[in-house]
Amino acid sequence: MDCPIKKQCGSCQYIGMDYSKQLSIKKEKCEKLFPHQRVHDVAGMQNPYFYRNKVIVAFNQKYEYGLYEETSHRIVPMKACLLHDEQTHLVLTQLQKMLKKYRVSIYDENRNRGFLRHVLIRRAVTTNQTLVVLVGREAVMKGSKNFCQELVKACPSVQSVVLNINNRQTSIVLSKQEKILYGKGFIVDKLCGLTFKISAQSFYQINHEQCTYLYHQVLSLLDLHKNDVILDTYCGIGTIGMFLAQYVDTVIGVELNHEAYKDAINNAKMNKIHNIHFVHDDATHFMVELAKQKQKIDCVIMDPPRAGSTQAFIESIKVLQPRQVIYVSCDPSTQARDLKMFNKIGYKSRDVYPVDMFPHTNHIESLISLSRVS
Ligand SMILES: C[S@@+](CC[C@H](N)C(=O)[O-])C[C@H]1O[C@@H](n2cnc3c(N)ncnc32)[C@H](O)[C@@H]1O
Repeated sequence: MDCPIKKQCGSCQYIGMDYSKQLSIKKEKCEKLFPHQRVHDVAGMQNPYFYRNKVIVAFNQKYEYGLYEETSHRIVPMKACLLHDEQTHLVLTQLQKMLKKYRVSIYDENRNRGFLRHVLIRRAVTTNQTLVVLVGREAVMKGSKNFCQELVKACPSVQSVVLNINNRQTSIVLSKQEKILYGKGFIVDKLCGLTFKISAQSFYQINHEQCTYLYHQVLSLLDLHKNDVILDTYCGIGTIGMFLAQYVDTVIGVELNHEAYKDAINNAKMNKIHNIHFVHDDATHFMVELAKQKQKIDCVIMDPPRAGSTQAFIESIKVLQPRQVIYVSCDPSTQARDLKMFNKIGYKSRDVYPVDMFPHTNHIESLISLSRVS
């Protein structure tokens, strides 16, 4: 399939390339990063299109919406994209008409004037719910009540509209300040048999099908016992830990983002999972404190952001001595760096399991299981 915007946004380096070729390129990349491990075939998708459940677009002064051109802030107008689903485009097209009709001014970053900076759309694919986040420069959006009513009437999948107020001159899209304009401020999705509330600022894996595969792969690599205490570090809204809670005695989830932490607590309540507890903390700080207390921990799941984990986190593993560590990564190069530190403290991994979470892009998700060697 041809990219409608001719790859100008720079996200899909591999679009147009045979999919099996993409998977073998990704496998080769992992083999270079993990020369001492057996790298398995990359787990791909049956239909590797329209998989993204989150998009952030900007509008230009002509009310065209699009993604930024690679390494610039020039907007590449788009009517479609091979990664986003049809509903996302329906909502964006409707917003385009309405922003014009309601004369919502578009932010001009050179003059630091205008209201609307970005629009973030988040989709819950199993429930067909959509969350719309309008990122504006001010806390008041004139006519927002009528605006939301008209939007919801035209696009019934929209369950909530949130105004994120960002008046800083920065390229960071979302600020911490937000106001619910319509609905409850979150959408609900189903994943691995559980129900999850997802709010605007929380992390949620962008590819539902591959995320389901990934979590089952985590489960199949784990050797869990009924009386185990396990940690889900960098836990987001609690998805992995809640999925594993049924197999163990206790799960402790650790997350730095406050919105995600609150979602995680609500998600556990909603799913009536009573053996999971969440801590709002930096994962390294939490691990170092736990190591000081010499807590009994059987398994650790870690799923850090692209930057990977820290030396102090890994050194606390040396003290806690869990039987197993499962390391999920969205950047195998930092995972390979961290693996060297794990080897130094006596934890080894034989296999690498790459998952194609981001088809057509050069990003790879990868999974390793580390065990203590005597
Ligand atoms: C790649 S996501 C993984 C989330 C979750 N495991 C999942 O599958 O949805 C990484 C998470 O780590 C959180 N995070 C980032 N830095 C952190 C830190 N220093 N300590 C704890 N959590 C952190 C982010 O907010 C995000 O929710």
